[in-house]
Amino acid sequence: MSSYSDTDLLSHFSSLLNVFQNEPLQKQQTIKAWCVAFSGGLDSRVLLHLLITSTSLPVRVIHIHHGISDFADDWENFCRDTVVAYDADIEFISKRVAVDSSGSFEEKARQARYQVFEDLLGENEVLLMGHHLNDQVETFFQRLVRGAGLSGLAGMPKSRPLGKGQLLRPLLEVPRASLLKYAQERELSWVEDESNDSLDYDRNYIRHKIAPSFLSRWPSAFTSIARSLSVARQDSESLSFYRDQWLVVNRSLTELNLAALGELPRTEQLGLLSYWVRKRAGHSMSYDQLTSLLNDVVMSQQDAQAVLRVGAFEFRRYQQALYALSITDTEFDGAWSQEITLQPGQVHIERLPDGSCLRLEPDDQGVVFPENRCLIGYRQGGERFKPVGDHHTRELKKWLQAQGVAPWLRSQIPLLYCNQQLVAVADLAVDQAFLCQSGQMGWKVIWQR
Ligand SMILES: Nc1ncnc2c1ncn2[C@@H]1O[C@H](COP(=O)(O)OP(=O)(O)OP(=O)(O)O)[C@@H](O)[C@H]1O
Repeated sequence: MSSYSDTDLLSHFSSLLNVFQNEPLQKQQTIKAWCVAFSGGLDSRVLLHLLITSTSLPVRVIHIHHGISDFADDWENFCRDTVVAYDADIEFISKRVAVDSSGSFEEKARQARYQVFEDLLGENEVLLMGHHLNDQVETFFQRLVRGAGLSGLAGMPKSRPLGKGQLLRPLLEVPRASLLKYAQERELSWVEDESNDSLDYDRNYIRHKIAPSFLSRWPSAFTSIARSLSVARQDSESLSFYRDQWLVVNRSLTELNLAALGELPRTEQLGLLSYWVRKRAGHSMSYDQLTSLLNDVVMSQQDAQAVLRVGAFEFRRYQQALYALSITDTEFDGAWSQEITLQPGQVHIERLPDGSCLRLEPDDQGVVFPENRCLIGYRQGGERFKPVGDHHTRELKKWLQAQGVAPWLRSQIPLLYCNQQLVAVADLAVDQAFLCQSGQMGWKVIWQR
């Protein structure tokens, strides 16, 4: 493993900051402040020192108090004292997060931490984190034994957008030994997390048992593994780029065009399904679940009503589209809603000068939108209306069928009734008797799906 001398590390770090600082950010703006994610451990302690030695920009230091360890208060105090001792104008922020101790609280703590960072990061601010080469390789081993795919195995990115700002990991190519040497030579102090020694945690097991045997056989294994991970990351990002484009062309996130999917080779069908599910449901499917989605739902007869339930999602086919529905969506019972008033929210109604708007007369008292006469509700059955551009009155059920609206979605479309007459089908159609003259002010249903 190639190591960094004290001065090498400092110049590697400064030039990285410089490159990053001069690279255009998302909107070609310059960096306003650096933020440091400071746990008090060795890595972020060295990171903080390197930053303060290298920059003239404002620095904010963020510590997350998880409250899990008995020493959490001591760590917080250590971090505050370290920052104060710099005698510079550095802002110190400590945030407490509540992490319940059930299940994988390591992962929950991690998620809570990133959420705070995301919330705190302002525009043109960059959050620096202390991940180093060993972290990168340990994460790889951890994910390998869990059976991750390419995007999971690909290394952590050196930078990526985070909230309104960016995240940067400037030490990602630096071995931990170099950080230790730097800290010792500068006589920096840091806190040791007592849980780092426990072999109960996978990461510690890899660090203490797997990594040393690897390095004794192949001393530069970590550097070459990291190189492979960065190539894997590039490939995975480029694949995501093309898959995103495919998804944009072939409809939205909630439905997938099966005719277009059918034209692809089977391996790419599986790849795209896996990618789409991850984006839609926020987590991955196992290989067995994916093949079942492809074989039993995607390839099912059009009228088979096949359903696959995974986690909080149901995957269903209707005609040439595959739908991912969050289960709370589908559990709606379709009952008539007595008094869903016309308030902002999922459905709201705006007054606009637009020929496609609704003409709804003021009531006797001159109240323009009398809630007692207009209601938003859901389909009960038997509704009829005369859509704009149509010569006949239509049954809503048949109209929805003709529009290709999937059966389980039909009971979830908000309908606007005025004096018990169906006036608008969400923002999809209005009854022509209620249409405004062009240029007149009218009402428009806005449906935030
Ligand atoms: N409680 C925390 N508060 C602020 N930042 C944190 C916290 N925990 C981790 N980080 C940030 O995440 C990086 C990686 O964290 P990880 O959990 O891998 O290691 P760590 O053992 O906490 O790191 P360190 O040695 O810096 O303490 C840290 O270097 C630091 O920048």
